[in-house]
Amino acid sequence: QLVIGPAGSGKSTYCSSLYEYCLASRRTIHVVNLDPAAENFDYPVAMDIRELISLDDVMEELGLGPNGGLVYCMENLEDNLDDWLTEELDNYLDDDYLVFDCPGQIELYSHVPVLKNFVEHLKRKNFSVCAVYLLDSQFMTDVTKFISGCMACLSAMVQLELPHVNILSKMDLVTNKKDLEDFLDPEPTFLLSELNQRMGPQYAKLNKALIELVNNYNMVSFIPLDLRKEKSIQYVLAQIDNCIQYGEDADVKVKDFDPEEDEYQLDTTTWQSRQLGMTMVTVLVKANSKLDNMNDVEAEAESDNVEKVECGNVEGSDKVLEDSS
Ligand SMILES: Nc1nc2c(ncn2[C@@H]2O[C@H](COP(=O)(O)OP(=O)(O)OP(=O)(O)O)[C@@H](O)[C@H]2O)c(=O)[nH]1
Repeated sequence: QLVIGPAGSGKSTYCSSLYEYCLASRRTIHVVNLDPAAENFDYPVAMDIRELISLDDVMEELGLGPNGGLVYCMENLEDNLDDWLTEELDNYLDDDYLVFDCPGQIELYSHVPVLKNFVEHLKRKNFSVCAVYLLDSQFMTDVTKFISGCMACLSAMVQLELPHVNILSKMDLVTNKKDLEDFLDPEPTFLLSELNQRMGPQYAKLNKALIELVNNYNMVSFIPLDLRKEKSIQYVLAQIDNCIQYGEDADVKVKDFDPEEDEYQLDTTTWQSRQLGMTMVTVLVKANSKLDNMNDVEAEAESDNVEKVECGNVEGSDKVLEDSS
């Protein structure tokens, strides 16, 4: 997992909660710090970019500011992909699961090619990589912020060319979940009329184009994550596992697969079989189903959860399967 997203969106907190969750479910993950400015960690740091270069040193020695210093550090990482990173990665085996906690500077996901080259390096080392993009739910207060969040997310998707799971973080802070429903399962006509109301008439054409982009390609959808709830973490992790087809070679254990006790796993397995051969998968579920997931709604709702599966291949992502089963 490459955990990315704007500063303060909750990436490090997500990494430490995921670590705790995996520890409790006896699954091993290794969390890597890729932020040269990070100081405190709530997870054991498996690899640390600061062993290569730290922001403090760069700012002091080169007289750079925090943003320029950060870009310098990341470019230094890029220069050391074949040396430092390769040596560090050699400590891990084929099945090892690494989670990279990235810095929050948005330019790293939009136009600076460092992370793209980092990902290419991981792929050359045979890692299956999934980008996990976190967006703060507190940010989603109106349609303009929704669209700008989508565009930031989309630019990371286009730049990194990776399977993406987009997460709406800090759901524990959302008091009225209904306020978010419009953005979890966006209705294009609603979005357009809201956008037109908030912006001057000269933007009408642009608004229409933006909504069409979000709607036609269904590329950006967000899964709400409430770190207080184990099921919520489990759900997000299952989506990511599906994206990278993690564990597809593992033998199915009968005790792990009791549909009556655990319909959630049945659902996940169904997904895995549907997604074979796809390189980019976005799962869209009904907004209320996502919120239900947050509220630990019973698994029978899950059979109705799946509204659409959008799947794209390397050439494009224009095939939408309506799935009513
Ligand atoms: N209530 C709540 N607070 C959260 C959650 N996740 C993160 N926070 C808080 O949000 C702030 C930022 O969280 P971080 O995990 O440091 O965010 P980050 O994306 O790693 O930040 P940068 O490293 O600066 O990019 C901290 O004060 C966290 O305690 C969450 O799920 N719920």
